[in-house]
Amino acid sequence: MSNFSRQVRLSSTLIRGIQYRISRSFTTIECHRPTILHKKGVDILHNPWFNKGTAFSMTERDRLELRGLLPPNIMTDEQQIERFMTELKKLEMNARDGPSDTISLAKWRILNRLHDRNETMYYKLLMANIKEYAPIVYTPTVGLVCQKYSGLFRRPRGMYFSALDRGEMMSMVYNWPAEQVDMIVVTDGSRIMGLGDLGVQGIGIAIGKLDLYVAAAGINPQRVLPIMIDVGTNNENLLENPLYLGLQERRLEGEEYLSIIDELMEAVFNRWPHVIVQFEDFQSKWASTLLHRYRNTYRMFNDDVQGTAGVVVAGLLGAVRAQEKMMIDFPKQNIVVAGAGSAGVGVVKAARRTMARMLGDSKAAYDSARSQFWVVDVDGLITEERAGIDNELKPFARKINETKRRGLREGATLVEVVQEVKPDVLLGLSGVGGLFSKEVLEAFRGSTSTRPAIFALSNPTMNAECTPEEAFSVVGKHIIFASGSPFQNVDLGSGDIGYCNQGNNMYLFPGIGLGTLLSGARVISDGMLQAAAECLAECMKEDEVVNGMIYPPISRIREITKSVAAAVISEAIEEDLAEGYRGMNSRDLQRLNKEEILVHVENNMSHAKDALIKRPQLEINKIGIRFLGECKRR
Ligand SMILES: NC(=O)c1ccc[n+]([C@@H]2O[C@H](COP(=O)([O-])OP(=O)(O)OC[C@H]3O[C@@H](n4cnc5c(N)ncnc54)[C@H](O)[C@@H]3O)[C@@H](O)[C@H]2O)c1
Ligand SMILES: O=C(O)C[C@H](O)C(=O)O
Ligand SMILES: [Mg+2]
Repeated sequence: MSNFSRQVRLSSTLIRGIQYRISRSFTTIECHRPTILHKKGVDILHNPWFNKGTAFSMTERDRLELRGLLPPNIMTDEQQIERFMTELKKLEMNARDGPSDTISLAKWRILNRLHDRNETMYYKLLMANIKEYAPIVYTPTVGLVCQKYSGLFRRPRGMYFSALDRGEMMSMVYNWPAEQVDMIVVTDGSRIMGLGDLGVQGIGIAIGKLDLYVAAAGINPQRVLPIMIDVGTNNENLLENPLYLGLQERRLEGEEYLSIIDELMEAVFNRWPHVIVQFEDFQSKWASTLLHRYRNTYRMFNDDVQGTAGVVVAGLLGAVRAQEKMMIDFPKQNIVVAGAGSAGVGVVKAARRTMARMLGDSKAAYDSARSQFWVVDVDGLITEERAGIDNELKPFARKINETKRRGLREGATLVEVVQEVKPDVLLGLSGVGGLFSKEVLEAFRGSTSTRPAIFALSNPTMNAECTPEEAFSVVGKHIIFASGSPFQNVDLGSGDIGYCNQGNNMYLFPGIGLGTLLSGARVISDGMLQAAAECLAECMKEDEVVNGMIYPPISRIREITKSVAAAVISEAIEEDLAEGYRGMNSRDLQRLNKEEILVHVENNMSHAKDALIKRPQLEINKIGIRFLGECKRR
């Protein structure tokens, strides 16, 4: 064995588990192969993946021909972050009297520039300060970013497929530099949060979701891919704006639309057979069609339909516990849902299924569970009289005799329904800011529950159905409150605090993705999604729930994601779907007990974390010069 090979072996053993880059490709965590760096000098400084800025040591500066290209004072990662945060805080102080949107956007710009020049530092900062920066890189600021994207655009991130690329996608996917991609988030920009059709500008939401995959699930940032599928827009402002970056034509419809999405799915799974595709913010008319079209063939899920459903079911179970009732009492809860789009329908279906399972899973159980829901959309209460009702909503349309008996009717207003039903839960997924008006909240005061729950889940902040202040002040101190976007807790006086939960699908999608990836399941079953939701519900401790906390604080998102991923894997094994991945085949997985599955998940999360945080240093410090030398010889 040559000295060189021996050295490679030694380095590989020493830094087992750390991912290396080979040539220009990115390899999997389990192959402990060394990296060959083809870059040096300014090329390294201009590559966000390798760049460590002022943190390059003197030896590295010599080896990588960086000497003289950086200021002489060498910083640790921590000092770099401190310097960055000090500047960010100064900006906050100086702008504190300005509009909060302006400050958030300024922060987003600064973070985005960091992302563009030093990925390691960007993700390290995000992981260590998730509570502070998630509202900037994710909800709610990401909504604003999408709205202003054509003006904010500086550097592309992710891939863009458009109607102009028909017939080309199979080869286009090879333009992406990563050999392996674990997670794709794709959107067509047709319903970005509650902001409507934002066309190509919706790519921001895919980027924000994938930032959480890295920060919360430890997915390697080199293996995530945001995708925008631009099939036009029906947003008049964008169609007329000369600076708009997307296709300025009306959205494709029908078979034309479907054939483009089909082509994209075929292309990405052809190149990356292990990838998981998360569909995000598709308008409801396509969300459920696409889910049914692909879910039995591809490893995919729809976050707004399935992720949201799981998070809401977990929150509803939490609300039952907060009433100091048993979980088994869940099927007795009366729930008024405002919003019957992709999210609302996903929620009522999953909540009904959960109730029915508690009641014995029979047809009678499903029938009985159905009657707990009162669904109101833009046209009011949905009953059997509703014309053209969607098949998925049909079971939730109230029967005529039921509505008559209660003095209600097809199209009854939300206030009328709340007044009559006196529900335990009032749940908003309407996208309409302020929908839970004073009148609606006053009607909800009539709830028969000891702890009525309000879920104002529409995003971003301005689209929330009500604020926590409004909810606590009108309905009372005793309520449970959750919103999709983050709000501050409310000071209720006399030392009482109104806790504001963030009910957002961010508590599930990273764990669903990670668990599916590590299980190697070919599809994502209802059982895997149910296991994820139940796991999230179980993450809340009794004393937390009694204090009105039904969702964990975002600072716990990594730990929650680990448990959710483990629950997803266990269920995949149980259902015989787990084919294994990353050095674990299906038989290896089957041998693991619950504790070992958790360790397996944790190891993979921290591999990615180590890869992210230590990788450039290890590669460059320990083996960089040899491999650079090797490159030179070629
Ligand atoms: N918190 C979360 O994790 C989460 C997850 C998914 C979606 N959401 C939010 O939920 C909202 C809706 O998403 P979607 O995908 O279901 O949208 P959608 O467009 O598919 O559905 C909106 C629904 O709201 C109904 N609606 C509109 N105006 C109404 C009114 N005045 N009264 C009652 N209902 C009304 C519509 O008829 C439709 O049924 C968005 O704001 C989105 O940001 C939040
Ligand atoms: O984006 C979010 O914060 C949650 C959800 O996916 C939404 O569409 O609002
Ligand atoms: Mg969404």
